[in-house]
Amino acid sequence: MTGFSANLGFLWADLPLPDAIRAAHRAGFDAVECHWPYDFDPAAVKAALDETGLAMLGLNTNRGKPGENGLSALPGREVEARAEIDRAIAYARAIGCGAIHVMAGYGKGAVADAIFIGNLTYACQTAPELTILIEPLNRYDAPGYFLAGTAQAADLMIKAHQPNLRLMFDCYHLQIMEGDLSRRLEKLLPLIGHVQIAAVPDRGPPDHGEVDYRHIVGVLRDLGWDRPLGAEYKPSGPTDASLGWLDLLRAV
Ligand SMILES: O=C(O)[C@@H](O)C(=O)CO
Ligand SMILES: [Mg+2]
Repeated sequence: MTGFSANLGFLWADLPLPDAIRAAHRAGFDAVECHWPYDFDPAAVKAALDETGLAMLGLNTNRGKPGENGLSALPGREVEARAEIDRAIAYARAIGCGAIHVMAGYGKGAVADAIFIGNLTYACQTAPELTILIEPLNRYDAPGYFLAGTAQAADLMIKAHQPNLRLMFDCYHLQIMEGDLSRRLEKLLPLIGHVQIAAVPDRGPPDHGEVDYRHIVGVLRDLGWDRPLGAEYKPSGPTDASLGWLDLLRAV
């Protein structure tokens, strides 16, 4: 049966992270993931993970100054970018989290490409035991974000050539940018480190909109994908009232 990971950047985002972990456990999630946990004491987060038995699958590098969306593809910001990578690695190690999404920021062109590859290589080699993720974001939510498609991500991965560098396949962003999700999942499977889901286009629970996630869950299962899918959607009210999709997708 397919498992699901609650993305606590969006689900139970009103609660302190340790309590959000407990809420995800009560709701029956199989794992959790987050965006930016840094305001919370890693010991308290680890205690909640240990208490519930849930794994924290991933966290993000910090985004930088207000209005920025990551630093790792930005010329002249390498020192800060690597400090944020170091901070993410230390936090991930402290709580036993397995993956870090290194956020690129609003760069472009060959210079950004080379800088991003350098910073990704740094992250991969500094923490060879962790998976380092890169995630294409859609042009509506993040106009100008450096990484905007799977071909670009695959090209970066070939150039960086690091065994622990993987693609975050966020079905929400990639349906908007590229579509053809079933064939794309099949083709990119060896590159994928984590899969996320949300309704398109409203980023609500994955039970409506233009993607039928019953089909996508079946495709992933048939491909042999056995890791929890990240529920990274924005509930329109209390998270506990938004979870009807969980039984629907578990039944696939
Ligand atoms: O899809 C997203 O927005 C997230 O996965 C993320 O990490 C960047 O904000
Ligand atoms: Mg995502």
